[in-house]
Amino acid sequence: MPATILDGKATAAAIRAELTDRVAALTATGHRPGLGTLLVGDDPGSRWYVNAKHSDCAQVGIASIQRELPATATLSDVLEVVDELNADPACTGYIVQLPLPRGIEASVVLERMDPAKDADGLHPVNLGRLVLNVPGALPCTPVGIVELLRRYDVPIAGAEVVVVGRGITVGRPLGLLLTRRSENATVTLCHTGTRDLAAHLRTADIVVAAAGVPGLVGRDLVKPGAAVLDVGVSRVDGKIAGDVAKDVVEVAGFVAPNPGGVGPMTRAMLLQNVVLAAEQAAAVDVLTA
Ligand SMILES: Nc1nc(=O)c2c([nH]1)NC[C@@H]1CN(c3ccc(C(=O)N[C@@H](CCC(=O)O)C(=O)O)cc3)C=[N+]21
Repeated sequence: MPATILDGKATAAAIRAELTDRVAALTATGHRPGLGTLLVGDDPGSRWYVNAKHSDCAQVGIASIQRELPATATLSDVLEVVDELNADPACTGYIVQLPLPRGIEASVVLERMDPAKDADGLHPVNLGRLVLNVPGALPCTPVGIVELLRRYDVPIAGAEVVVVGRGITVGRPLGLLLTRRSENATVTLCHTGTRDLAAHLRTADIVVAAAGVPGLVGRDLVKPGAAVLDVGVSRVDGKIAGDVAKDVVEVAGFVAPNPGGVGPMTRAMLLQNVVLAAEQAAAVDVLTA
């Protein structure tokens, strides 16, 4: 029996529908959420992602604030826009699209953001809160992965999870999220220095491939019935290629394909972060009125 497809596109659409009512309630009390984006440079892929995020916002009633700078922008140009978004009351949450052009240090830019407006959950304060397991904005892709597994009833508690890739947006925070008591998975974080990746993969109940190496996870490396989520993004002949070989569906129990799996969930969790931040800001307003 081929794997059940973890359909991120359909799941994200369901989540957007759920968020629409919450956005309407906020808007009715004068707290309409607004997502800001800052795009630096003209990479067509980055532009596509940013445009997709704004069309998602339009669908659920979140206002859009779109800022752009040329690839020649300096760090101080970027910080100036960050300061403006921090100060703009219509912008309840925002993201700085990554990667930034060479020479502009992402960590310096992220550090300048107001953590209360950090829609990506990538501000050092929010990543610190994740480590400490106290409330804060959570990174969109890791939360999207957990949400996708939950909605398909893939067991997480007690599962052996192998994450391939230790990046700051996916692998490392995902390990932190899945090992919380509320998720209770056992996580092995593999990377380019892992001695025997195949041996780790073969034991996994859940595989999250976020290495950016096309075809890295082949069917011979997957335990029958395992859940395999493809988060790899590479471009091969102009098309998006994931880390997971197509024939993995023949042995896996669940497959989140790429495209159509985790990507749309990332965008849905971004909207969720914006709505949560706006709800928190509205609650503070009530308390201080
Ligand atoms: N500050 C920041 N936050 C991010 O969250 C962020 C970022 N920078 N830089 C780039 C990565 C990548 N990322 C994706 C979002 C959506 C899809 C997505 O929706 N993909 C669709 C369509 C893919 C296609 O057809 O091109 C899919 O997988 O079905 C993919 C990838 C967010 N990122």
